[in-house]
Amino acid sequence: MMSGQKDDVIISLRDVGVRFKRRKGLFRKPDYYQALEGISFDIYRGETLGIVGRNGAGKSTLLKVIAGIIQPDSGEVINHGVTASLLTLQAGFDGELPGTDNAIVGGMLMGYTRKQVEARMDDIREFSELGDFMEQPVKTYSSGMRSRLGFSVAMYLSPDVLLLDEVLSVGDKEFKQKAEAEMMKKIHSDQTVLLVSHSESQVERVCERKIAL
Ligand SMILES: Nc1ncnc2c1ncn2[C@@H]1O[C@H](COP(=O)(O)OP(=O)(O)OP(=O)(O)O)[C@@H](O)[C@H]1O
Repeated sequence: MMSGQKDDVIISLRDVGVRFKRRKGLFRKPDYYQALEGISFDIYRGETLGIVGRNGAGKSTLLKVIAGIIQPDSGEVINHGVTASLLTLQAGFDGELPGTDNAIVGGMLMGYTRKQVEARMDDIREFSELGDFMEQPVKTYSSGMRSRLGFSVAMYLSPDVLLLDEVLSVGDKEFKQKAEAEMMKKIHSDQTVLLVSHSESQVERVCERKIAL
C-alpha cells in the first residue's frame, strides 16, 4: 500500500456524466436515462468519504465509474496511479466455487498473487467466522455469510482505494458491529475508503467527509 500525505489527491472526477440506454421493447425507440451529471470532486489519500443519496441517485454507478468498470459518457475520471476495487455483496462470487477459491479469485482481481492471498487465508477465515464453510460452495451460503466473506476479503486484501457499496448494512447485529470496528481501524490508517450507504447516521459516524448525490 502507498503511504503519503492526507492532502494528496489520488483520484479526480471532473464533470462526470453517465447515461444509460433504456430499451422500451421491440416497437419503441430506446431512450436515455441520465444517472449522473456534472459530478466533480477529488479523493484524497487516506480519507474516508461517504456517498449518500436516495434510491436511484446514482451512488452505485459512481463507484463503478471510479473503479473503471464503466466509462463516463462525459467528463473524466483522472486516476493518479492508484488501484481501486469495488466490493459489492451481489456480484463477484462464483457460486460453484468454495469460499477459499472465491477469496483467491477476488484477490487476484485486485492484483494479488495466489500465494499472497493464501498467506492471508487464515485471517480471512477467522474474521469471517465461516470456519469449515470456507470449503463449501458459495451458493450454499446465506446472504449474511456472503457478506462476511466479501467484507473479510476486502479487509485483508485492501487495494489503495476501497470502494464499499452498502457492505456495512447487512449481516447480523454482532457482525455489523465487528465490521464497523474494523472499518474504523482502516479509517485511522492510510487506507482510502469510499463508502456508499443509505444510512446518514452511519456515514456521520464512520466518515470524515460526505458527498450527497
Ligand atoms: N445498466 C443500467 N441500465 C439502465 N439503467 C441503469 C443501469 N444501471 C443503473 N441504472 C439506472 O441508473 C440510476 C442510478 O442507479 P444506481 O444503482 O447507481 O443508484 P443508487 O443510488 O446506487 O441506488 P440504490 O440506493 O437503490 O442502490 C437508476 O435510476 C437505475 O435505474
